[in-house]
Amino acid sequence: MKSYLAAAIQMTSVSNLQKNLTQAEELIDLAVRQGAELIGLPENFAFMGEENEKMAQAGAIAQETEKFLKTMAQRFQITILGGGFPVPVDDTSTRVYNTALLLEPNGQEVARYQKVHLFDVNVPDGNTYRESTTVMAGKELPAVHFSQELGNIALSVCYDVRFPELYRYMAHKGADVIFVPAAFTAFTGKDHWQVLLQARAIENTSYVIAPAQTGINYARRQTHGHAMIIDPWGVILADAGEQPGVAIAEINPARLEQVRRQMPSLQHRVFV
Ligand SMILES: O=C(O)CNC(=O)[C@H](CS)NC(=O)CCC(=O)C(=O)O
Repeated sequence: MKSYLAAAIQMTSVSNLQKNLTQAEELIDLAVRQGAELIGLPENFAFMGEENEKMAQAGAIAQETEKFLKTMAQRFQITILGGGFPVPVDDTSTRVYNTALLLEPNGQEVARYQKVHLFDVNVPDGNTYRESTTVMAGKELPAVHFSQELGNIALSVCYDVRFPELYRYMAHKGADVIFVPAAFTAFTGKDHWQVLLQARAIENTSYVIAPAQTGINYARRQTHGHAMIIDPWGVILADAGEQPGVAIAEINPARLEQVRRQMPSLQHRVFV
């Protein structure tokens, strides 16, 4: 594993696939110009809108988005994580998997994760979320992708961050860098987002890269922003604030090794 720069992209996706892919491409370009080699896009980067609109276009969103990710990986010679986007369960199904994909610079897909924990929550701000009406829950733990150059990379999506057992599993598999692409609500985000991400980084002594949605996406949907990169000690290395942009920081194997020496908690696990 080498030292390199990673980027967590922050965007305001809307209910227009082409607009979103254009915005994503501009931000990827910006991150690459600053030297990023590992780049993450947030949950719903390709489409964020009403559920019925999303479902009507799900097949096209899935196809176009996979093609887009491959093009970006190859053109910019980067490893890229496509946050969560809808992929129909099968040809006849009326449901999708909320899917995160990791591709390497040659355009090959190296990891695919289907969001396991669905956001079916009545948020105290009056918004009701029933992700399970359109999304099929994934049933598999995420594969951890071993990269000789970039370290062991693990995938999760948004609401998953509230389920530490998923991250414990990743740590067990040797994760060095954990992705948490999200579209966190503004209401829950202000109190929970940063704390949860720091906890996952600290308890697993791993880097956390958290791309995010920000601003007003559609109707009454407002997202929290603060895409960030956190080091294995829990220090916030970069925070994108509230505007679309990128959070960039160094992923450093010497720092990983140092923190794991200073705080060997993973080695002291008793029950898992
Ligand atoms: O609703 C939308 O249009 C976009 N949001 C999403 O797609 C997903 C599922 S509804 N959002 C979350 O998981 C938020 C979790 C969260 O905010 C928390 O855990 O507090």
